[in-house]
Amino acid sequence: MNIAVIGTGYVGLISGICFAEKGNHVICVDQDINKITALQNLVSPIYEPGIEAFMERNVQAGRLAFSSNLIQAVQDSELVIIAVGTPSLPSGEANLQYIEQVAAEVGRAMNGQKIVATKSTVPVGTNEKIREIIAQQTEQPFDIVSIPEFLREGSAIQDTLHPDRIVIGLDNRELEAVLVELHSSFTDQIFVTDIRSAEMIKYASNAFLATKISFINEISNICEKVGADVTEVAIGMGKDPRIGPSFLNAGIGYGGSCFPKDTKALIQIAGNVNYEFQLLKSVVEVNKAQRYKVIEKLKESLGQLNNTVIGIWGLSFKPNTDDVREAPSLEIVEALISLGARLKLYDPVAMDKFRERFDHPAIEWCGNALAAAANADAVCLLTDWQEFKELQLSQLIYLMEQPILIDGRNVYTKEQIEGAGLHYYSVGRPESTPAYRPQVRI
Ligand SMILES: NC(=O)C1=CN([C@@H]2O[C@H](COP(=O)(O)OP(=O)(O)OC[C@H]3O[C@@H](n4cnc5c(N)ncnc54)[C@H](O)[C@@H]3O)[C@@H](O)[C@H]2O)C=CC1
Ligand SMILES: O=C(O)[C@H]1O[C@H](OP(=O)(O)OP(=O)(O)OC[C@H]2O[C@@H](n3ccc(=O)[nH]c3=O)[C@H](O)[C@@H]2O)[C@H](O)[C@@H](O)[C@@H]1O
Repeated sequence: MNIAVIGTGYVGLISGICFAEKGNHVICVDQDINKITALQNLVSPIYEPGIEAFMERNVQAGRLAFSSNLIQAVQDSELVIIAVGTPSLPSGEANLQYIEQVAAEVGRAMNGQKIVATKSTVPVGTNEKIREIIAQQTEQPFDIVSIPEFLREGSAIQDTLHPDRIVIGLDNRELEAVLVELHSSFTDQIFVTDIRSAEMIKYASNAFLATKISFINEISNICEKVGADVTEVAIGMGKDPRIGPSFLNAGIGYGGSCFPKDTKALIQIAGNVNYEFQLLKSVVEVNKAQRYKVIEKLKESLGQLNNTVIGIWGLSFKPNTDDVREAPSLEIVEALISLGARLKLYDPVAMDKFRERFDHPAIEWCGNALAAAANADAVCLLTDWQEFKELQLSQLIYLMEQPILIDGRNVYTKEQIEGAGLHYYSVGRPESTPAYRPQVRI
């Protein structure tokens, strides 16, 4: 199929590459000329393991191209995929200005029958609005479908090539066969539903995952007070298939471009129909408070933070990405500076993106994890990058002013900590070894 993808952020670029990988002809469009120039030179504007090899292979095979000419791309395609951003407005509501602008441009470009699919995360009813906007611009026949995206940053290509499920929302049953056929090389788990339900599935899924994280973070806070170990609790809970083991890692709360934005948007979607989504409001509040637990632990171990030197390991909102949108690190770094601390920051890939958003004379930018720990009064691990897991922690006592390690992601095992001579604080795990720990695993 000939496909135009509008927007080359994570979703547009990865889905464009993956549709090309499956033999379709794809043209990815963006209004950002710098992004298009970089992509035409096979340089990815996003950090995603393996992405450039995939891009190169498909461009060389003539299946993938990049352009800033939306009109041409739409006219050459049967399927137009909208994948532009839907960031939060100050109210929390989704900002639909990019969606609406693209819908109007697509409408003006139409030269024949098209399917217009939305992959951006949009509030219920938005696809119907897109239909109206396009219809105002053209007499050409077209259909609207909702195909929400479930990829995760850091594993985006594999998530797209091997998804758990694909959801297709449509109101013209004649499209079902063609869209199922298009997606059948990715998975046979294709769920076809109506458009409004498809739009809601996306928000409900993200809100549910965010709820799981806030739930385990609250359990971790109780574990700290009663002497239980949240990692053991999560393993035990996850053995129940009704609960499942994933998204039960306690830490410093969720961040990123989607969970914070989509939870707030769903609260607003509910509010607009006079429904107060109390549970989700609590999920958001718990998440905000969880970020500050790191600072509480620093205060507990150092007393006050004025004039202390704190090393920070990890700035991206999760590993394997350079994305710092809504990263817990941003809030934690700003709070520590306001408390008078001097900071030594290190992240394997996200330092440039972090610096574009926040810089301060109290920050020293470091070339590796050990440099960030050198002469520090404490180190806080904020992102669970693999390279931090592999560090020899015993080196820290020789480097640091005070050997205090606050592990915000429960990265280290008891075995790694034992003998390293550190004052080690993690999330929801006892500071001392419990008297009895069963070794039997099921
Ligand atoms: N980032 C992620 O992991 C996921 C994002 N989503 C959703 O997908 C949507 C897109 O997210 P991202 O890819 O992160 O967005 P992004 O904000 O990184 O990229 C959007 C791109 O659209 C381009 N754009 C905006 N207006 C345009 C126009 N009129 N014409 C051409 N290009 C235009 C921008 O220049 C930008 O490059 C959002 O609704 C998001 O919630 C869904 C699943 C995963
Ligand atoms: O709509 C979206 O944009 C995407 O949002 C998330 O993907 P992503 O934000 O890339 O990352 P996740 O792996 O879900 O992690 C989100 C945050 O939760 C945190 N997290 C995750 C899991 C966990 O157990 N504990 C935890 O604190 C991570 O550290 C990270 O800050 C969803 O997992 C995707 O399915 C969805 O498509």
